[in-house]
Amino acid sequence: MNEVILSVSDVKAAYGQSTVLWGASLMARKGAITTVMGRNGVGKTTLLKTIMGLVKTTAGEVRLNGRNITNLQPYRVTRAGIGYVPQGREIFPKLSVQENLKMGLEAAPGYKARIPEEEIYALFPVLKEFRRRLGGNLSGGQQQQLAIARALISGPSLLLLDEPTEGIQPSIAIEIGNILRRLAEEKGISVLLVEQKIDFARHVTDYFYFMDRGRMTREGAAGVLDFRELQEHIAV
Ligand SMILES: Nc1ncnc2c1ncn2[C@@H]1O[C@H](COP(=O)(O)OP(=O)(O)OP(=O)(O)O)[C@@H](O)[C@H]1O
Repeated sequence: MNEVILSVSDVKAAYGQSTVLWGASLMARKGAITTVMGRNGVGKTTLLKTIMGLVKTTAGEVRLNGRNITNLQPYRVTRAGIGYVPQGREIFPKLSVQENLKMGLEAAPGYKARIPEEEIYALFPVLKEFRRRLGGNLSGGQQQQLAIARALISGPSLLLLDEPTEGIQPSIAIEIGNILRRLAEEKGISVLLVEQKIDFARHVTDYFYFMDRGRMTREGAAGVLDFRELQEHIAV
């Protein structure tokens, strides 16, 4: 099995008095797609935000390539090598595609580096075609591609994605899934995905975790899990 890129160990987190993560643990491996599934509200988004330093942990540890990154400021987490594609994409609607991509550079380790345009546009040809179009005028699928491209600008070793297929038609979701597989297989980028759609998740995932009430309850390689049995567990 590939080396571990990310390890999350017994992480707890709360919003005020309300604890949401009750000792969540997982690992993500190099060049693999790891997916966390679970019902609404079990803490999947909070887990990603905790890894990014956007929500502070009250216990536990997050390590990237062996380095302790627990509770670092988000821009430092980005510079350490994690790209984040948040739920809802958070594209700047009044900025062009090119300008949106530039925003990703601010977090790059060599700040003011040039956008690796050829590489990005080879992965996302539609962004090249629409590079002067406003972010707000793109379709949902195109915005999702832009959000992934923006997160790649900083050259991450790990990409976190929060429900990238939400509100996107199935054929475009398959395209996005294919891009994620290429990133993992051709570029060795590790992916940690939070997803509700089981068909999409099965299409792209190497290793699954199932989350309930703030901790992982099941895990396994994609090929060995019995999804019929798990369906009920993860139904929205
Ligand atoms: N900023 C916040 N302040 C207070 N409570 C919050 C905040 N964000 C999330 N919560 C609560 O924390 C719990 C976990 O939310 P979270 O978004 O992490 O779950 P999720 O599994 O990602 O769900 P979903 O699939 O709906 O996004 C929920 O009960 C939610 O209401």
